[in-house]
Amino acid sequence: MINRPQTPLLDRVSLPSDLKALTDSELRQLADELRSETVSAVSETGGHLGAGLGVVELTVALHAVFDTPRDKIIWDVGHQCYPHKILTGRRDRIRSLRTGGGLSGFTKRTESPYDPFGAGHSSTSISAALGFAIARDLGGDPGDAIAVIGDGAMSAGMAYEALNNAGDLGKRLFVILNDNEMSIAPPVGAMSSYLTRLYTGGPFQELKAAAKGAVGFLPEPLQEGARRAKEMLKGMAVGGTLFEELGFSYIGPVDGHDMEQLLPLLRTVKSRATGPVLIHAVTRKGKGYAPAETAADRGHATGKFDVVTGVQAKAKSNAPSYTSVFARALTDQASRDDRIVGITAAMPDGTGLKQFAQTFPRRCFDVGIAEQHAVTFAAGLAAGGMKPFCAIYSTFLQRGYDQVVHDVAVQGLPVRFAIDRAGLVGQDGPTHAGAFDIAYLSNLPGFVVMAAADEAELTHMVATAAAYDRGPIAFRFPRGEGTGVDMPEHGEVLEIGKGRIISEGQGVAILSFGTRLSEVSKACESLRARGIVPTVADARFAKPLDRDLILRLAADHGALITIEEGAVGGFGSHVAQLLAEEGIFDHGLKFRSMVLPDRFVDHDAPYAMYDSSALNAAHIEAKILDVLGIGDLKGRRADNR
Ligand SMILES: Cc1ncc(C[n+]2csc(CCOP(=O)(O)OP(=O)(O)O)c2C)c(N)n1
Ligand SMILES: CC(=O)[C@@H](O)[C@H](O)COP(=O)(O)O
Ligand SMILES: [Mg+2]
Repeated sequence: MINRPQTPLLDRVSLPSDLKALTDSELRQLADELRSETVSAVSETGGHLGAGLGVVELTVALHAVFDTPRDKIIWDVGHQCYPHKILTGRRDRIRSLRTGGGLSGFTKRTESPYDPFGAGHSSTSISAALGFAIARDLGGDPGDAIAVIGDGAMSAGMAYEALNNAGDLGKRLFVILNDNEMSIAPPVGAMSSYLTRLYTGGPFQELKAAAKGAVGFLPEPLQEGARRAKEMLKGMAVGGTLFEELGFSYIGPVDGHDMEQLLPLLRTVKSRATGPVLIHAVTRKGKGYAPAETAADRGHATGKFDVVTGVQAKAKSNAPSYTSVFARALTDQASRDDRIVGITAAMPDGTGLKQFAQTFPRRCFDVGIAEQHAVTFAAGLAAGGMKPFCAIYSTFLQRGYDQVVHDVAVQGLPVRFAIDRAGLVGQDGPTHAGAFDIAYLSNLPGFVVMAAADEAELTHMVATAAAYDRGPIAFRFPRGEGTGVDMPEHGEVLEIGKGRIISEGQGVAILSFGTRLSEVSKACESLRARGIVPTVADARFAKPLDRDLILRLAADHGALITIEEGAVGGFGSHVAQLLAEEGIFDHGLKFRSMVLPDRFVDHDAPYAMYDSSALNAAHIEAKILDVLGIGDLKGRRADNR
């Protein structure tokens, strides 16, 4: 029997409107219950824990004061929204978070009217909130717009583009800066130091005290306290902060866990504000749950865990993760080449660069959540004679695409892109899928694009990228663990644009790009019993294509199938283009391309996501039989579109 927390007040709340009947001290108690419920739910599902725990009081206070969903709360990144989901009619499904068919781990418009804007990537909230505010003023949806953005997310250029625009337009808009002095890793950059100075410097300490005092004076009901509320706003909005200079009324810093500060402050700004207001709330990531609060990452993301001990259930691993293989290979290359440097955009753990930095601290740069800058910074480093490895998740590199084109590709600069989380990533779902990089890089003149079929291949690709100096080069690899192949001690430099034959067969050839190769092998193993022996090849390169290999496979087989963990427009499309241009289709070659479906694949276990995308062994088997004219196998459709 699972031990669930006692939540008498929370049990009375179905929707945020129920909060209106609660007194301030009941709201305080509700926050405590909401925190326990969040811990309990995440202990069963795993997920992003620390960020949600840090905004429990803010969540209750915002829903108590504002009129959601008419007023719109826009959570930046969305990873802190679990308490919000519990309060907004989704408590009954909260223990399905991030599982197949269950709630998304982020805000999602199709999930609830209380999620006015979807997220997953950071630093979009102020722009979106401004859009809502302007739409309202132009006669669109009524209501206030409130962006809640973290200090980490405030390192991205987009947040400043939005502040700049909002400050200039001067329309009523609320930004809550949730400053917990943490990103995923400890925050970096001058802006982070600046925010810290705002609440550790002398005058602001006094302001903090004043804020507390002012809260004490605020009478109930509010209209009777209008004069004092105005004074409070005036007194707290001390000029000279960057935000003030940009046109915002800056209020803070306030203790983001103190309901006695938050509630009157939000009531006051709600009733008085006419222009853009930024409230600087100081919080603690992981607040109120010791194992999260004391963890190095403040419980940013966790597996399932025991609530009492905080001990996480760890799945047994059979092979090293691709990320760790990349980090080891990069460190190995860097030990022999002091021009190699590593760049991460706020993901030192996720990309393995933390491991690299342990050996080469001066050659590793965490630039914060700033993918655009990371790419152009790498371009500058390359132009200056260094060998930059820009380690970015496929999904986050999307944000730096113009920089990839304009600053790297057009100038032919040898930036090495280590593209982690390629393909479907599991619980984070469509916002984090690495679906498009093959397509968006392979169309760029002069780019070399590789995909590792296993961890040994990844080691070779790191070596190849280190040795290649003629232009940009990218290699992609998935989230999770490798296949357990024997690992070379050092990577070998691969010949650019050359694939490899894995096994010779006849009739049909499968040309795989990336880690679907293991599923291809499983499919071929199963077909062997029926006397069908396809040729299997690993393309290694989507650009430049191995023309000789492709044309030979086409000439020697009646059918050719490509497979990749990417959207249409990538490897298979380039192969089709080559075959068409060479007139191969005129001679009757049957060609099929297995790619991700033309839809965003919902979160689930990665295997299930590939199943729904028709890219697992059974689908490959069915596709081969189909192309050979033998028909479906066990009712399994080759195409799950
Ligand atoms: C564009 C982009 N880059 C990187 C990430 C990965 N990421 C998710 S949350 C996070 C840290 C956010 O820190 P902060 O905004 O301070 O929120 P906190 O978790 O501290 O509440 C990062 C780097 C992302 N979601 N989007
Ligand atoms: C919210 C966010 O963007 C990150 O925390 C992301 O979920 C990390 O993904 P990985 O677990 O694949 O590193
Ligand atoms: Mg933070």
